[in-house]
Amino acid sequence: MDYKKHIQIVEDWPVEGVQFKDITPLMNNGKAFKSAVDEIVDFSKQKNIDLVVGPEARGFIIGCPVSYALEVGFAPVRKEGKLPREVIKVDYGLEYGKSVLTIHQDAIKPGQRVLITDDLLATGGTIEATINLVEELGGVVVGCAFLVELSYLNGREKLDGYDVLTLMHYLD
Ligand SMILES: O=P(O)(O)OC[C@H]1O[C@H](OP(=O)(O)OP(=O)(O)O)[C@H](O)[C@@H]1O
Ligand SMILES: Nc1ncnc2[nH]cnc12
Repeated sequence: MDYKKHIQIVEDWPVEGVQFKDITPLMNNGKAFKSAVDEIVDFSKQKNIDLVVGPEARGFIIGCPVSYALEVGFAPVRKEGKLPREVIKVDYGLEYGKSVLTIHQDAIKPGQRVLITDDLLATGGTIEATINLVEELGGVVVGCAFLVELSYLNGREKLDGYDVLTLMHYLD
């Protein structure tokens, strides 16, 4: 499917010089959204996944339907101060800022096979931080899946050795 026709490009948001790739029109189209989720499910099926993990907020949008289809659980990675129980945390940078991500310390059992989902790979800061949290809890990252990859920001370099799926690439 030509997913790119459902992505809206917004100039200079949230800061000047950033070209925001908005996935909400894709989510708004039932056929396109289902097809994108199905592709991630197909990528994941042979991997014996135990758990899907996704970072707030757009990682939830992709991760929850995938976990439902795979009949496995979903664990949220959230920005600091949002999860109610004991967490581990990591500082990270992304295309337009810095933040802290957290996960409940009991969200993953050592040895569990984890798929990480997000809407978009930009600098790779968010996915790198999410991988760090999963691995610190003893999870095994067996795949990372995104709708969009901004290749010009070289986030892939942070994913060396991991099995990565992206449905759309932007070269500039
Ligand atoms: O590869 P990176 O440079 O880290 O950028 C990608 C991340 O940025 C966006 O999340 P954001 O933190 O803006 O939060 P949101 O999902 O709550 O909008 C996006 O959903 C990815 O998680
Ligand atoms: N350029 C971008 N567009 C949409 N989401 C993003 N997250 C990080 N960079 C982004």
